[in-house]
Amino acid sequence: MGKYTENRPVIAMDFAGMDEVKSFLSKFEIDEQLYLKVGMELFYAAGPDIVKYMKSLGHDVFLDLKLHDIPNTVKSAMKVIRHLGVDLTNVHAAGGVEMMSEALDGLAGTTQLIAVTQLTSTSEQQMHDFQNIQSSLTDSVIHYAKKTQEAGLAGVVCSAQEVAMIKQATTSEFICLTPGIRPLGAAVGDQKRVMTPSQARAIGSDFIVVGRPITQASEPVSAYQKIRKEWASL
Ligand SMILES: O=C(O)c1cc(=O)[nH]c(=O)n1[C@@H]1O[C@H](COP(=O)(O)O)[C@@H](O)[C@H]1O
Repeated sequence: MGKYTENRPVIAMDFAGMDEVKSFLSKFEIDEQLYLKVGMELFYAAGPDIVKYMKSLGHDVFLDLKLHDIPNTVKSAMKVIRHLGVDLTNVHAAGGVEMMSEALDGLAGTTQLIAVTQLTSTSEQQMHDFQNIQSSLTDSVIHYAKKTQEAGLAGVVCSAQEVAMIKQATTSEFICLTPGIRPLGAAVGDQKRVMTPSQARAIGSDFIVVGRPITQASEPVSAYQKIRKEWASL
């Protein structure tokens, strides 16, 4: 277990707006503190108010906007994000070391920052054909992880399949947040590099992000509790 290992699965709140969020959260006990991820769909629909609402209920928030632009623009955006009071946010490592360190500057120490390496929806074949990167996918992820560390960020977003090698190439404290988590038998959908919650824990992931297996379940609370138990049981 790493220094920053989080015992709650982070729930990807990929909903269309505030009403859907309220309806989902109302299913949980009022005092259950969750770790929620606000992604592009929800943030573009509901704006900063959605973050304020979640924080007012006592939840932790990962703002997943995957910034990727010129260094100055990303820094300016981070100066705005730092006032939202989120616990974690991200950029794309492909934006470069200068962009990542400017992002860090913009946050001024208020929020932990991590960088996406290769999306969990990308296969090695797609990376070769589309991005024209001819190394193995693992090598590409490790390359981005090292550059992310060089820029001074706290860690990366990767698939659980790469965690052991990233920790080896960086440090055991370098955060590996892993989406692409599927309990046995769950629909994989558009994800390509997947692992189960217990496999992710065993291999050293610090955070798992789980969306549809919870949000689309017929009983979301019991799906969440089951995944939480599997993730935290080792
Ligand atoms: O940064 C992310 O959170 C992210 C990175 C990545 O490589 N893959 C990935 O799936 N995600 C996010 O993690 C969530 C996964 O959702 P499910 O596939 O429904 O479990 C989505 O909200 C994605 O936007």
